[in-house]
This record gives sequence, C-alpha cells and structure tokens, in this order.
Amino acid sequence: MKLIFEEGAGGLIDDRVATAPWRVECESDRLTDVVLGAPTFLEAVPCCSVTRETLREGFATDCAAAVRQHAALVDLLERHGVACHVIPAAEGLADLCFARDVAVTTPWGVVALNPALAHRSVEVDHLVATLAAQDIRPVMRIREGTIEGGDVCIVRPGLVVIGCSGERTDRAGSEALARLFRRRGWEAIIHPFDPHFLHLDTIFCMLDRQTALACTDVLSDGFIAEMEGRGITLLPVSYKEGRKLGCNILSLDGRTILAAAGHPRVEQQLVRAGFAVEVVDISQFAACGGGIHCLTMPLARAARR
Ligand SMILES: NC(=[NH2+])NCCC[C@H](N)C(=O)O
Repeated sequence: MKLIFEEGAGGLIDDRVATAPWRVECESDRLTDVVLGAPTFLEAVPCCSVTRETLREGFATDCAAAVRQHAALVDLLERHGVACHVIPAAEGLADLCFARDVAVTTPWGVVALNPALAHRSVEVDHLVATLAAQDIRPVMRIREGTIEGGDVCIVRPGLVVIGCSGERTDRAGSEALARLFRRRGWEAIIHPFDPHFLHLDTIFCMLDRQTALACTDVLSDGFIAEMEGRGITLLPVSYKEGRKLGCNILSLDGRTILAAAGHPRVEQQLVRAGFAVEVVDISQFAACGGGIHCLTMPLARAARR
C-alpha cells in the first residue's frame, strides 16, 4: 500500500485502498503489534512542565539506565505476545522514545501526525521511513494545525476523545483528526485542557471499554460528566501520581494493564477493580515527561467480534 493521502484540507482517505492490517478501533482490544522508539539518545528536553521540574531538581538522564528500562519494557510486551517494532535511535531525536506522539493507528490504518515542536516533528519522517522499510505505510498524514498522539484516545468503537491544550495539539489539528472519525460515523469529542498537563494521556487513559484511569482532581467537571454520561467509570488518580506518569498506562487487552512502578495505591486500585497489573520501572522516561502509554504506539489490536 502506498501513502494515499497527504492531508491538506481535511480530505478523506480512500476506503477502497485502506486495507492495512494495521488497525486499532479500541484502546483496550488485545494488542498484537506496537511501535517503540529506541531511547539511546534520550535527553531531558525542557519542553514540558514535568521535565522542567526534574531538571530543576538536578536530574540528568542516564542513557544506559534508560536503555535497560526500555529493554525490560520490550521484553515484558513480548512475553505477553506483542510484536515490538522498534524504531532505531537517531542522534538529536531526544524524545524519539515517546513513539505515541508522532502517529496514531486508527480503524482505517496508521495516520502520521504533526507534532508542535521542531525536534519532535522530525521524528515523523524518521518513523515513516523506518516503517516503510517494513512495508508499513501511513494511510494519511495530517499537516493541518498540530496534533500529537498522546492527545488521542480511542475509547471504544464509535467514540474517540481528542485532547486539545492549544500547545501540542491545537484546534486545527484536533479538528482534522476528528473529521476523519466523524465522516465515518464516529462521535469525536474534542476536550480542551490546560497545556500544563502536556497530553491527555497523562491525565486520562482507558483500561477497558468502560473504565478509565483519570486524574479526577484536574479533569474538568464537564469532561467527567461527559465520560460518565457515556457509561465510563473513572478510577481516580491524584495530581501528584499523574505528574509522575502514574495515570499513563497501557491496556494490553482490557484486562492486563502495564503500569509504571512506584505507584502502589494506583496498582492496588487496579487490582481491586479486577485488572491484572504488570509494573515496570520507567523512571528515566517519567523524568523526561512520558510514561508507558507515551512509550508505545499500538499498531494493531485484534478487534473483538
Ligand atoms: N504522550 C505523551 N504524554 N508523551 C510525553 C512526551 C514527553 C516529551 N518530553 C515531550 O515533551 O514531548
């Protein structure tokens, strides 16, 4: 399959050619393939509030530790039967490991996104080139506004939430992606929130089709009501837990959850709600503003039929 559409004005992908096996129609369907970015050149870039704070506290990246933690994450994913497609590191791409942000797999294939920051927007070409070598090609690339994958939550078939802080993801970018879903009959909720929180996935992540981990003390009452009104139960995470990426989890199948180590209260709550939890130490990445959800870009999840 070739790149069939370069987004200019919110145009459509051609459904007749969008036959990619790379599909995600729900964040908590069984994960079969995931994209990650090698963290060899990880650096704490002061481009988000969390990283600025860790830098103020004297944090310096330990790349060897980051590589070890990343390898343990890949190993854990593989033990759960997930095929890992690792994008090779490239000098200067300090945030490449946060693969979530540069693309999103939709029910119609992979969509390349348009990150707001220059050092992150070059990651898109790197990702597209690397995936092309594996014959994995985006069906669309958004060039309108800015949009990052940490702001996209495919809640369940028919419902997507797009976070819009106005900085990483802006109105035009969120509308461009929303259009793709809306034209196919989906409800797309654009949720404005303060850029302090960087991406939606630092404060809201789906565990299964009707349960989310959510920083209820920072999410607006309006958004909480919107989610609850759609039958979604929110398991609360505190602001401080969220800041250390305790809300930023990866659901493997709606039952098993990969979560960051060091959040015993969150872990306990998940177990009490019936989830199986696998914890992994991602302290090097959390200090750079990203957690497990940010480190993983699902390429395929097996749809429930
Ligand atoms: N999906 C996410 N929350 N990604 C976190 C990315 C962190 C990275 N340092 C940045 O500021 O871009």
